[in-house]
Amino acid sequence: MAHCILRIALDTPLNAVFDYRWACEPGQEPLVGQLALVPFARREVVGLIVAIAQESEVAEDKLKDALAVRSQLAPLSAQWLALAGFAADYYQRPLGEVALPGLPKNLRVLTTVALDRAIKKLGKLEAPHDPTPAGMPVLNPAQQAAADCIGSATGFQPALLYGVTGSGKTEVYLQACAQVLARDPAAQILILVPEINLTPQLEGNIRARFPGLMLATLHSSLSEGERMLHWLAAHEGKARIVLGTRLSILASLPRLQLIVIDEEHDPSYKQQEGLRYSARDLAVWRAWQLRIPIVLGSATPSLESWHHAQSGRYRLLELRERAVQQAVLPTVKLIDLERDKPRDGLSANLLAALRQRMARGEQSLLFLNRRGYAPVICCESCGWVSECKRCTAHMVLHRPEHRLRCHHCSLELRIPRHCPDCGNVDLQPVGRGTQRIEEALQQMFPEARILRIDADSTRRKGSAQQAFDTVHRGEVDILIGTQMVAKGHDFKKLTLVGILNPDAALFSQDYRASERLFAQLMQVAGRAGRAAQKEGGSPSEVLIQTRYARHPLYGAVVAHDFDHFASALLAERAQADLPPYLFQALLRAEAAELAVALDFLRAARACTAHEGITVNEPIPMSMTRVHNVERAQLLVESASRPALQAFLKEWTAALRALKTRVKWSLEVDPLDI
Ligand SMILES: Nc1ncnc2c1ncn2[C@@H]1O[C@H](COP(=O)(O)OP(=O)(O)OP(=O)(O)O)[C@@H](O)[C@H]1O
Ligand SMILES: [Zn+2]
Repeated sequence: MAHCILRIALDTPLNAVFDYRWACEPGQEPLVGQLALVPFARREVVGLIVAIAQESEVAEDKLKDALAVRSQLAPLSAQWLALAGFAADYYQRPLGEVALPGLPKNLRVLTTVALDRAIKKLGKLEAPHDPTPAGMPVLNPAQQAAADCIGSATGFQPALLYGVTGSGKTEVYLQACAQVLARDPAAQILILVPEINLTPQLEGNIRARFPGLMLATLHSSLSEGERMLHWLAAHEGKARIVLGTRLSILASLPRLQLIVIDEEHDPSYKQQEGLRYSARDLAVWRAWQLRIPIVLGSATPSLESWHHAQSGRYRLLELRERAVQQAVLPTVKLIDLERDKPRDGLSANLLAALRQRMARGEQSLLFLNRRGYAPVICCESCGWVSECKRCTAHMVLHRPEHRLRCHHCSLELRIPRHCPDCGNVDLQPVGRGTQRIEEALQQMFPEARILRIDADSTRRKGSAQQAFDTVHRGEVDILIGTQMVAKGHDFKKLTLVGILNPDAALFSQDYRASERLFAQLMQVAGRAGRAAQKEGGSPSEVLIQTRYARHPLYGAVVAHDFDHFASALLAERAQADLPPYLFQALLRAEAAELAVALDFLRAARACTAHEGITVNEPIPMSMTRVHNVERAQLLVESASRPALQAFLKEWTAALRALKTRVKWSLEVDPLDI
């Protein structure tokens, strides 16, 4: 029997592939892209075959045998391997750490029971492939033009679909999909949404539109069994439309012909731990690699995408009006809190507007991006405040749960009866979270049906969906929510949006804060007035409570003026030499003592110098301590992406050689600095 050498990528931080010997049975040669079970560091693990060779540089007596090759699974394609390879290179991680975690867990376990079961189950599932769409509504001319442009594109053609909230972007995606499917009956389409909570609504729309096609969803709340089955359906080309959150960008899709990124501006497309990738950016690369069209849709595009659209790199498709006839963008008004002094956080103007909606049987939404009852409690006599003993953060009061909670390390404490420092019994909540607003509303509107949607109220699996369904059925008068309710949802009966406490972000040190705040306000405002306005009725309203009513950002929201605001921000960024005109990477270090983390970063800074690359001074992170770990960071910048990439490659190799006990990580294109 002939032996061959399998070169295998493993999920380890070691930046290498590993050689294993394999006895090839004639006619059953292993293939690149297949998975293999191998011994590694006294364990058995599953790895990915990335090459097959005849010889190895490893000494014969050191070479171990692979234990099995998963030949029942069709190999991952060369394109998929190239995608994983690109992500590994770009984000400076070993290939195995990118490729393997992207696969369903059940593929990476020692036994193949789950895989065999999924293959069998999928084999029995009939895969319908009738791409005929059902019940296509007539598009308005702007929608039609956009759908045609996307649907008829061939080759790599990135388009930015810039459509105001409620302009019917979903319908444009669906009709573009129909065109692609009509042209290529075996085509697969990948549709990405930023949040799990947005999948059911879109899933329903897609299923209704393409009843003859198999749809697979991929997101983190699937069971492992479901995830395996859905992944396999995509891998085998049976699932023709794959709808998922950011992780689905690494799905295996052998017949991929179109990628749709909905709400492309959303920060959730960025993975914030482990491999810190941007699913949006990888999607654009994937489309380029496959020479297929991609559409990025948003009412508030990211400045990066907007910049590309302005420079002509992306084609700009615009929807300026709401899709439903007689539905108009809401009137946005600022409530000056210096004049209209709020009661329990709610101004008289906002209360009057809520009362009016109640009387008319319409829904209202109050948006406050802060969960819990109050962000902190304090002692009135000695000034003690509830601080987390493990983090540079306050413990948040959660009154209904009778707890203080740290939102960063999850520490939970009972609410103290008296001040731990001076014994005073008068501890006061300071500031307001969604729970406190809910309580105030219940007292002021005892007859109202009030629902709070935030991470606390939706911990149980399926409860978020239930809550959204209740709103859609019209069984809620006043909805209170965090950013969970702000994006994407098509609430039909909502005519008032109140925005409670947005000012803090105006003065953030993060240069992206205003871009984000603007997007968030436009998005949440866009939940109002999505249905046709009633005959003789008044337009829907958005009321923003602020102490800075003259701030230009609010002026732009009032005017619904994304274009000018974005252009102004871009001009500022160009002048200040910031992204998208500059490329960045962030090296983070974590240690038990801050000095140790900073020392490591200083050593990292010293260990290489490069032309055209600015390596800044290390500084403590703004939230320095989390869960008793001290954190510091160092920002690297360059005007050239290739130069930065070349530098990072050398630098990470040098950093690995430093052999420190400090935990460090590198983030390319960081969003939070
Ligand atoms: N051509 C059309 N004729 C009538 N109604 C339409 C048409 N296109 C879309 N709609 C309706 O318009 C509403 C808004 O559409 P959709 O939710 O796709 O907006 P959107 O652009 O995604 O908005 P957002 O950015 O706020 O998520 C939906 O109720 C949809 O059914
Ligand atoms: Zn904490």
